[in-house]
Amino acid sequence: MRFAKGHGTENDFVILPDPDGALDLRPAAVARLCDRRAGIGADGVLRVVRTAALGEALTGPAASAAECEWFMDYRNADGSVAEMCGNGVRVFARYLADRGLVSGGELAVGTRAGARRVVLEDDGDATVDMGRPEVLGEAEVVLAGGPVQGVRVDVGNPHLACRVAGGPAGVDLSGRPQLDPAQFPEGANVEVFAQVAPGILEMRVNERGSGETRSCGTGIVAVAVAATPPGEEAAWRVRVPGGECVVLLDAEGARLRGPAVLVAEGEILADLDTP
Ligand SMILES: N[C@@H](CCC[C@H](N)C(=O)O)C(=O)O
Repeated sequence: MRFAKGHGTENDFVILPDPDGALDLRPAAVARLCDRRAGIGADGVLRVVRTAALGEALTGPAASAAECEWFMDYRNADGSVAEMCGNGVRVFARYLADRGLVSGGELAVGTRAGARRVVLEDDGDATVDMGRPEVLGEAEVVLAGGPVQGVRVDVGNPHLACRVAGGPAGVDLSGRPQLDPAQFPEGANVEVFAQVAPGILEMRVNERGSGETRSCGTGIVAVAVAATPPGEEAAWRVRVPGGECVVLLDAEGARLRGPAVLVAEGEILADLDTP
């Protein structure tokens, strides 16, 4: 089986081409691929499958994905499925263009959160239309250092964006964040952030299904939304441990711009279904 490896602000992915949907990708196989010692190592897997070949009903928020030729089947490092990945969708688009699977620098990618339009910029960045994030109110998370308050933001996937007075650097993000299951029945990605200069935010993240990562595109959008007064337009630069992205918020929704890098390709030799 062929694979490629890519990242967006060091949020890294194993890319699995499966155009005809022949692959039965089990959670244990994803976890093995993402293992940084026994596998290739990644925060998640991007299965590249034709929407027409997808063995999955596209209903609810995913319905608009049916119009896209290609579908990003995103899996977290623990094998769980996620609706959307803001860094992954840029890398996914770069992969399709690089392999000649799409023509031109603009395309729509199907995701479980719906279709996402991506523009591949000349400088290697990609800009993705992230839809309309929804603010769902306040909530608390218990981190290793104690309880922290945040704002629930739906970016297609669930987030709790927590502004922290001392900045994100000193926050202990180890361990699994404790969330109220009544508010987060599907779990959530937890961001800690602070504004460090006019128009500039700093953020760290503990991702659902992957633990602390060096970036999270949907999380970057979530903190930009949490930092912006309701109804206002804004442009934010968001710094994460793995680099920086730009978020534009206006009446149309959110756009996310950042790098989309392919670093390697190769062949998987292990039998992923054998423990
Ligand atoms: N790293 C991603 C988000 C991946 C999915 C997330 N862990 C979830 O379970 O919702 C991003 O760049 O947005």
